Amino acid sequence: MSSEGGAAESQVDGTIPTGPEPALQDVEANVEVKLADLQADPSNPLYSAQSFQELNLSPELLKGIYQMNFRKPSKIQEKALPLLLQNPPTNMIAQSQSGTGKTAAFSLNILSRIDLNNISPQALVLAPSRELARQILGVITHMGQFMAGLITMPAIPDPTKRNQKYEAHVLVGTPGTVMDMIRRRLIDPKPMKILVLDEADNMLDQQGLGEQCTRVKSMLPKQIQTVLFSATFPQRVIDYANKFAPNANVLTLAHEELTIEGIKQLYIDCEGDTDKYATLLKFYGLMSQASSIIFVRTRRTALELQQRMEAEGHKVAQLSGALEGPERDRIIDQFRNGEAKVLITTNVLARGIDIQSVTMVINYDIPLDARNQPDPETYLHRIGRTGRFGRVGVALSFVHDRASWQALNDIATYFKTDLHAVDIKDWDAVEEMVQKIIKSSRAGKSTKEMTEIITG
Ligand SMILES: Nc1ncnc2c1ncn2[C@@H]1O[C@H](COP(=O)(O)OP(=O)(O)OP(=O)(O)O)[C@@H](O)[C@H]1O
Repeated sequence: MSSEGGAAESQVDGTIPTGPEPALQDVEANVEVKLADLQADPSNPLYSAQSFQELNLSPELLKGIYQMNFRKPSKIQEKALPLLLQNPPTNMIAQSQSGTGKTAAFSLNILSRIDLNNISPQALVLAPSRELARQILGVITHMGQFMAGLITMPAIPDPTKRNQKYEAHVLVGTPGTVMDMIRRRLIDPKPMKILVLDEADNMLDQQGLGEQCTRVKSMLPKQIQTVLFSATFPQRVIDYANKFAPNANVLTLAHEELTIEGIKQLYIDCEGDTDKYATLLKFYGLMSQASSIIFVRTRRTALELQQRMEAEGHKVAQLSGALEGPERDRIIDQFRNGEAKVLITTNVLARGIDIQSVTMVINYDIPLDARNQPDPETYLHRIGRTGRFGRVGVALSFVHDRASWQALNDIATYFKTDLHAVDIKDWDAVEEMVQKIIKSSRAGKSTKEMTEIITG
């Protein structure tokens, strides 16, 4: 997202000690050249035939977009915006690959529809985690910076603001808090014109969240424009999504189309739990060169892994739902600005988090759903924390027994994707490969060149 824009990224990139590096402005220029190529390729999800000017946006919004360094819309932005902006407003269910700019698509619709003369909540965005809600709020605020008088507010748990009234044009929050605030009459639901569920499949699928979203919606005006966005819409939630957002314009993708070419998917066959940990330690040196996220199954594993790694002198941060809100904010902000380079976390951060410097994602535990079955959607969202908007990244999954191998295999089959095995017996070769990927990612190399690096 925007707060991660050029400056923050350059700063993080500038600290990667991987041998002789191109100058910073060259790195940025390389990334831009590569992006221009990708956006000119009709088969790429970042492609568009039109410019932002042709999308009928206000001059203030165009200024905001260009300030964020956006040159051309992505495919989802180009397709979704005209449908979202038409009058009378129509509901939308839209799907697009991770890191392809869905946030901007729904934010531009919101900002185009706000009446600035009326300081009351007119648009509500719901997200599954406080981190994502804060991030989306940052994008909307950044994008709307030239709209004089625009007020945006977070609606996430905050004990210091328990009785504040939500006097703002746009609210971004988590469903439980929003529900609570509407009930306590701190949020006035009547002026609401737009409801967006980001990560909508997750929001509607999870028992608790789904109920809360439905309740919130039932307290909002009947005629509200309902907008559902996600990279994944598994069949089991489609019916409910259609009820939640009736008569919607629908933009969906087949699941074979969902993987991003720039994310190189690798796996390592470990010989049990001990070997898995030893392998992780081997990767540690490579992981901290850019920024990396290690995903584990439970809060407990996250904490244990952090304690174990720290006891051995490694510097890692850890974030899970077990921590209090302010602590979570502090940790994600440190990771965002590059102060912390390795973050251990659970599925709480699997979705939506946009930090362009993340070059490696490790699935320390293969994602399983509540019934212990392989969870392809979560896998896709987790690996999508790297390879944002045309960048290149590595996703590394650890398997350590038959069950985890089978689960990963099922996930790969579901997406019709090939995973490349990494043989860590030849550590020098692995190290060289990962170094090359990190370096090439910064130099804006093409995905074809990256594939050659991996397949030797
Ligand atoms: N048109 C554009 N030109 C350049 N960069 C863009 C454009 N649109 C979005 N971006 C950038 O792309 C990155 C990814 O965008 P965003 O977070 O909205 O992805 P997403 O599709 O919501 O991904 P996810 O499914 O993981 O939530 C952000 O850093 C954003 O600033």
